[in-house]
Parts: sequence; C-alpha cells; structure tokens
Amino acid sequence: MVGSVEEGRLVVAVALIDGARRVLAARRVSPPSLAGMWEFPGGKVEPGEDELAALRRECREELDVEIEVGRLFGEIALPRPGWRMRLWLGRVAAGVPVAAEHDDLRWLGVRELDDVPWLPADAPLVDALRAELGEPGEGLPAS
Ligand SMILES: Nc1nc2c([nH]c(=O)n2[C@H]2C[C@H](O)[C@@H](COP(=O)(O)OP(=O)(O)OP(=O)(O)O)O2)c(=O)[nH]1
Repeated sequence: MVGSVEEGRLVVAVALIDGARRVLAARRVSPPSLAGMWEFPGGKVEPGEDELAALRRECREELDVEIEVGRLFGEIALPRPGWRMRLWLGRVAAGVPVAAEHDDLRWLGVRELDDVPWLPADAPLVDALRAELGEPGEGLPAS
C-alpha cells in the first residue's frame, strides 16, 4: 500500500487455564500507551517462524514456563493496519509463571475477568472466554 511503512504482522497469544479454570493475565509495561493494561502472554511471530514455536518461545521469555497448546480459540484484528492476533488455549506444562517481561501476573477466575483493564482489542476474546469457562451463578438466586 502506498505510504505504508510496515506490513501486517501476526501476533500469537495463549489463554493459559489452570486446574481451577482460571486464566493467566499479564500486565504490560510498554509501550507507554499500553502500560498498565492486561493481556494474554504472547507476541509477534517472527518472519519464517512457526506460529506455535513462536508461542512457546514467548512463554519461555515472558513467563519462564513450558506450555501445552490446545485448540485455537479465536482471532481478532488489532488496531494497526493488517495486524491480527490469534489466541490459543493452553496450560502450563512445566514451571511456575514469573513476570519476566510484565510487571504483574494474575490468575483470574471467570468472575474476575473484569477486574483488570484488558487491552481494548482483547474485549471479544475475554467475552468468549467468559462463556467458555462458564458463568457460575447464572440463573441462581442473588442471595
Ligand atoms: N501478547 C499480546 N499482545 C496483544 C494482546 N492484545 C493486543 O492488542 N496485543 C497487541 C499489543 C502489541 O501491539 C502486539 C504484540 O506485540 P508485542 O510488542 O507484545 O510483541 P513482542 O513480544 O514480539 O514484542 P517485542 O519483542 O517487539 O518487544 O499485540 C494480547 O492479549 N497479548
């Protein structure tokens, strides 16, 4: 495209689910416009890199864990022309996540998904996860 300074990129991320059906969220430190907002661990797939190899690499770099990847959960457009993000389901296979590149990590239960400010583009994925993990209390009396 005339005037375009960069091509679209694929970002790959993972919703790591633990045995209590909680999801791991990570708080970004950069860039300043995104710092303080929460995301799914992941990052850009490098040119020529296999998507799931990229996902495993990012989890080692960001969390110091090995992961087991499940199914592809969803794909969204990111707010940069041509950029998209694919979210996989997964679990930690080895290690305990540490925030190597974020400044906080939280395991969020389905009722806690709204407790953190997610990156805006992630909203439809967070909504879909809420449905995936189930809404405890739905249909139950309030008291
Ligand atoms: N990892 C991740 N990135 C997301 C999410 N939602 C969202 O809009 N993004 C955006 C933020 C960034 O613009 C882009 C990911 O790029 P990044 O800068 O984290 O990728 P990276 O780890 O490869 O970064 P770097 O090596 O260039 O520092 O995708 C999400 O849930 N997870």
